[in-house]
Amino acid sequence: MIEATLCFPLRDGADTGDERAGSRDGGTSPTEVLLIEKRRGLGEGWYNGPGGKLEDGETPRECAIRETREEVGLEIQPADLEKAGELTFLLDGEGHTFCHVYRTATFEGEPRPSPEARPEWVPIDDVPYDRMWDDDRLWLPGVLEGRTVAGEFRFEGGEPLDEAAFVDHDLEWDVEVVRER
Ligand SMILES: COc1nc(N)nc2c1ncn2[C@H]1C[C@H](O)[C@@H](COP(=O)(O)OP(=O)(O)OP(=O)(O)O)O1
Repeated sequence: MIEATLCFPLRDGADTGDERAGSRDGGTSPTEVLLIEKRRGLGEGWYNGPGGKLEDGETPRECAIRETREEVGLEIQPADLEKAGELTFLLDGEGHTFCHVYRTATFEGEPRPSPEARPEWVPIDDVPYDRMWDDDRLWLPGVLEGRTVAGEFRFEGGEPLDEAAFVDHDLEWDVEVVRER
């Protein structure tokens, strides 16, 4: 099964001049999330969080930090990444991708586009779910509210996954997310 990550940087949209904008600990609720419009590969043309597949020897946390740096140019310290979920995607009854989901309100830098991704801050209450994977509308709202989630999502129709049909799912909220190395 492919092991991959997603990372959702958050900020207070009223605080856009600050490179380290937004903080749950500081009492400010984030109002915007950084999404990417994927420019190539799986999910091309759809919005998602920065992320991608783990490389050899890499931990999920290291992968989320590397992919966010490569795709949108933000620097995140490992301790500032909050694990928010673990998602299993099944295709035709077989495990296809296990995805570690993170969020962070603390980062350095300004998002910049890359060959893989065009970044865009979007209001948390106006996420473009009609231009995202079908499963996202089920779990991303809770993750953006600060909850944790474990989910299994079943697709059918063969490869590639982004052309298969989303069939059904199971979700558990406010779980301890443990698969860290
Ligand atoms: C099936 O539902 C999915 N929903 C969401 N929101 N995200 C998904 C789903 N399935 C896969 N993903 C994510 C997991 C990864 O973050 C990306 C796919 O990453 P990609 O295949 O592009 O991996 P990279 O390592 O960046 O690509 P290269 O091999 O081109 O370097 O989608």
